[in-house]
Amino acid sequence: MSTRTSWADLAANSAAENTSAGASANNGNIGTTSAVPSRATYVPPHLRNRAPSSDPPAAPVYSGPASSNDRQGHSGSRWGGPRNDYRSGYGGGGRGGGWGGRSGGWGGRDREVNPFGDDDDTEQDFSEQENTGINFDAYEDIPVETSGENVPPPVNTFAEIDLGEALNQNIRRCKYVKPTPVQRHAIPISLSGRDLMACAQTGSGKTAAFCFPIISGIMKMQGQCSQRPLRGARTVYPLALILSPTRELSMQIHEEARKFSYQTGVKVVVAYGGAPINQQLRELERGVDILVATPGRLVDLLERARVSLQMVKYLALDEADRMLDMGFEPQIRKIVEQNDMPRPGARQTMLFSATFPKEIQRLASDFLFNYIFLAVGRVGSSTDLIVQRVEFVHESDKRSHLMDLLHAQRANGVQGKQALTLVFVETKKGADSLEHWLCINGFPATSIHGDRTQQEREQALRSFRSGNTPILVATDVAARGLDIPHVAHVVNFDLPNDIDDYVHRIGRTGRAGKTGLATAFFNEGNSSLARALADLMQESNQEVPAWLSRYAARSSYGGGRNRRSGGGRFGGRDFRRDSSFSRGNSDYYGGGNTSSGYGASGGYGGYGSGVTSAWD
Ligand SMILES: Nc1ncnc2c1ncn2[C@@H]1O[C@H](COP(=O)(O)OP(=O)(O)OP(=O)(O)O)[C@@H](O)[C@H]1O
Repeated sequence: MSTRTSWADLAANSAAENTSAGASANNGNIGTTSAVPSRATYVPPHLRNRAPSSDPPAAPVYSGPASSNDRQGHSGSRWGGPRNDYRSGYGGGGRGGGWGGRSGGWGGRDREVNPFGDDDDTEQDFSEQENTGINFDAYEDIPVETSGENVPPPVNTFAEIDLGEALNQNIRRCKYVKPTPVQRHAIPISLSGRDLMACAQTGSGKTAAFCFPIISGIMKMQGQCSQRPLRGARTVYPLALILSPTRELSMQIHEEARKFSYQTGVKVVVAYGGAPINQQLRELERGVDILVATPGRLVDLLERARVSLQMVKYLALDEADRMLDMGFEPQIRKIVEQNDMPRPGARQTMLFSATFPKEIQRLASDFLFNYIFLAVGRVGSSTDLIVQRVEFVHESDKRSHLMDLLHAQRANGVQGKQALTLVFVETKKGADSLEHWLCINGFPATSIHGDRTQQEREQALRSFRSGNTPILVATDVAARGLDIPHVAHVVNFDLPNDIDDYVHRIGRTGRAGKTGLATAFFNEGNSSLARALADLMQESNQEVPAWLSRYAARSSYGGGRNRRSGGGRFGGRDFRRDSSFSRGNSDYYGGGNTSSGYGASGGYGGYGSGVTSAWD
């Protein structure tokens, strides 16, 4: 593999990629594809064709998971039915008839696409799994706290957990040698059937923590031959629903879940907006056990009666605090409470995030039954793996300052190794404009935000991920959940208003035991964030500049921190422990179910016997 060291090369590469992708996949107005990529081929954001064609474009329609499967030559049914080699007790593929909505695709025994193959796509540079040698020891001495009744003990190894042989094999294929701290605690809790609200730092393996118990549980159900009801011939009945706030995150969870489910007989399908619904409907009709979705598209599918939630046994909300904040809450309530989904207690609910403001915890308790609260690391803290810097930069100096950072990065040789830089800005216009400015100045950049078409968003992400365009300018659409290896530097060109958003943004680096750098540009406009930012940095053992401390001392508590549980001591973060929440309101202890047993044990105010605390 050649190492690119020149910015000009990188810019040319990026331009070529943007151009050819646009020409082939977008039917766009890019016109010609230059054989010799040059800066001239860069298409500024304002000249791009933003309207997706109303006609079905030439193949590939879009580059989501389905089309990458198609690249393997598996057109149509891509699934070979369950294997019969589960560990005894797993039912051995008892997926007899009678599963409504399971028609098509399951009859044949054609081979399931191997998601571990190196055939993933053209993005070879960074695509290989690199989980060997990951320094998860970095997470070993972080505090872990659980609260709730009868908390199952954590495990130290995957071997201690009865996940099923096919899933264990996939864990080995992923090169996960041992569980991360959140996995050590969350997996046994979920396997024991308990509801869970889990808070763990960015990049610490939460996806697997909710996927493994779901997949394992469905594998066990496969032997039980229960019937899915027949509502409409084309209605499908997933057994698990995983909701996430962004399309790209849903795609990523789908990819991960597909890897974990390989040859388990568990089928995972994704549905998200901005992509053709017919393709997703076809995919659903081939059968679905786990549906990964964004809320908007799922509501659409429910309204069309193409999906029923009647059989859902597992509900997972990733980025749960975001899913329950003002923007999403009505949709989530509609999905969870106003459809045919089983009530709390009749389903298992798992909520995961790196941040969990107290009033969101309170809202979330409506969806839970007798749940366990798990916090790995301080709730809403950033990981110590990320070196955080804050620089005072006037608005008018931001661009030149960014250029200095990028030049310094190159001089340090970081870019020579194709390290990636993610630059967060406040607005979609701001993202377009900064991307344009970077490109005309010879910095290979692309952008992702809500005004770009889904094709453009996916293309931008692929190009960034592969290292072909090592600078990605993004709005908050890329702030949460995205797991992009080799992001060495996150720049908060515009700081967010809420400290939790900052935590998620910087969490795009320093993942899975690796270190990372986060630089924030601060000026008078960010005063309201000063105190929360200074506190967060201090908590994460970062050097807080004296000028920021002065700002912090002057400012009131803004930036979302005032929404938090306050109190510095780790462990007091389960909102049920706050007497103002617990007094006289037993609802919170049972997720709205008065028979939870918490009331009988005298409530939660006194840290009853169900409260455990451990420092791992
Ligand atoms: N047990 C493990 N061993 C090695 N690597 C792991 C393990 N579990 C997860 N990983 C890897 O760690 C990375 C981060 O995991 P994941 O994306 O699930 O983090 P997260 O906690 O959900 O982060 P975020 O809060 O940003 O959503 C992924 O690349 C994943 O493959």
